[in-house]
Amino acid sequence: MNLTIDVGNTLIKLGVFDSGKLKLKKTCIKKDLLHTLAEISEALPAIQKCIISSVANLSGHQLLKLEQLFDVLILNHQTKIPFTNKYETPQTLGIDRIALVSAAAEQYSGENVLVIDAGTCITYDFLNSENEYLGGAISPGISLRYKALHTFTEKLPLLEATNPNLYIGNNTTASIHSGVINGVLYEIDGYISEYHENYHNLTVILTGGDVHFLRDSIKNDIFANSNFLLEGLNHILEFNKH
Ligand SMILES: Nc1ncnc2c1ncn2[C@@H]1O[C@H](COP(=O)(O)OP(=O)(O)O)[C@@H](O)[C@H]1O
Ligand SMILES: CC(C)(COP(=O)(O)O)[C@@H](O)C(=O)NCCC(=O)O
Ligand SMILES: [K+]
Repeated sequence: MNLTIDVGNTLIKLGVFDSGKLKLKKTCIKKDLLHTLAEISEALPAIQKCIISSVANLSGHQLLKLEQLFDVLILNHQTKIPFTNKYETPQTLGIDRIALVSAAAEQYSGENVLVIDAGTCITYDFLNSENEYLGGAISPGISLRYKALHTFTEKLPLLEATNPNLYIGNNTTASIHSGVINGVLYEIDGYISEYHENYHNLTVILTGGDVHFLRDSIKNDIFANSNFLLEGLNHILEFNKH
């Protein structure tokens, strides 16, 4: 049994895999990590190996505790990965993006794959049919857009993400919801269309904390998979056992 841990800028996601199948998934905030780890190791004592990817910093104490509980692989830019990385600055590529592209390489080998992760940021990652990672894009996520409108203006309120009924917002609230949510949807559909024009047989994966919010409103065909990053981490862990 493997424990996979994805430390994002907002939430930590933890998944336990047994023979490639996700058996348990938990989500927590950074300060609850040790408590959540204790719960998992008590419930599933058969876990031996653990892989962690982090784009945010954990404390030395948290890492030490993790290493006391499990045999830990900390994903970094030197770790063996199942694709060719053609990013111009591979040493600055987000560790989470490495995990997402590894899932694409493992599950959609020989295909052109665009992975869209809607979390704190929205990341776009493209793996071509030759198993080469070319890069993608980083834009502000839904929550970040609402917060930015409120923080950097005098008059705009902070709103909870809500699906707009119309693209023409006829008051302040409706205008913000349309600007944020429809803006994200137009952005995502725009990127997918651009990739489709340039690459045939394109598979598009949508993942991240906002996947449920977006999946039904995207016009293009996509596969929604909330566990894609954790699956990628599990692939990397297995890949590094040999
Ligand atoms: N319980 C929650 N707490 C915080 N954010 C949530 C929650 N449920 C959904 N979200 C949304 O999910 C996003 C975080 O998604 P996630 O993929 O976990 O991000 P990250 O990997 O960057 O931490 C938030 O920006 C927010 O829009
Ligand atoms: C773009 C990110 C902040 C996304 O983080 P997330 O939304 O998953 O919390 C992360 O992948 C990162 O720190 N990237 C480094 C820069 C790069 O990928 O080129
Ligand atoms: K992301």
